[in-house]
Amino acid sequence: MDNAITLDGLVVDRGGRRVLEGVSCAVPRGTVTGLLGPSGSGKTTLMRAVVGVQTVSSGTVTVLGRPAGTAALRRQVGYLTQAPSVYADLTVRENVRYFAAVHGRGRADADRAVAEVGLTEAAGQLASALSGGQRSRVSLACVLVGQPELVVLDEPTVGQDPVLRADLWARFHELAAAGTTLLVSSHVMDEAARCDRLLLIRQGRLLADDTPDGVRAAAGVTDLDEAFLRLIRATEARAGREES
Ligand SMILES: Nc1ncnc2c1ncn2[C@@H]1O[C@H](COP(=O)(O)OP(=O)(O)OP(=O)(O)O)[C@@H](O)[C@H]1O
Repeated sequence: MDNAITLDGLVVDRGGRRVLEGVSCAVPRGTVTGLLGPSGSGKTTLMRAVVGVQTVSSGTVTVLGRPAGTAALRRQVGYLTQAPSVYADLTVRENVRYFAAVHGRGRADADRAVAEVGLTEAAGQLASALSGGQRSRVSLACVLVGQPELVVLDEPTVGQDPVLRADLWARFHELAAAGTTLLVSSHVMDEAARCDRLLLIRQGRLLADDTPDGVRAAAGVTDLDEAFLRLIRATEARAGREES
């Protein structure tokens, strides 16, 4: 299978603590892959390593066939951080048109990206006058307007209303169907069910790398939340046996 991302034995230390403990996995091209795990499990750190902004202690991260962070990848990889990065003194439309221009896209592309995140009606408003959820969507539009081959989204739907969340997930799948690869973090299990594949991470270790159905089958339950719990318990029981 053609992979957009391959991690091999990725170890990351932050603030003198090991936060990724040798993660190996792959993200196939043209999929929506969910990165799921509780707060502090290492999702953002893993994404930072994929984008190439995280110092790694050992292991390799290969993105679109090149080492993560390579200059050639800059225009091919889009990254939405948890903190929206928009210009407060520009309108929604101006923000997205600016990022469109940076990526060699036109005004029509910018307006389409604004519509895709449900902000057409707010297009003329200054970013400083938006709610946090709206600002986050402007940031998302700024990422998508560049039409990157790989889109890395850190909790893109936090604080969004359910209808909008459903629309955004539908858009993610349209992009994947057109060949884009999306790595999307979340700690909400109902979003996990919407993914083609799941990476389940806890305390810096990968617990599962499978489809949602594969995760359910491995745990022997239909509810993904319960499946995740069972995988955690099984992993802890195994670790306990190895220690004794
Ligand atoms: N700048 C930093 N310096 C030192 N340690 C950090 C730093 N940022 C995060 N960490 C630690 O790294 C670990 C993993 O954090 P990370 O942000 O990757 O988790 P996460 O799964 O994305 O959490 P959340 O869902 O809350 O965003 C945590 O223990 C956190 O305290």
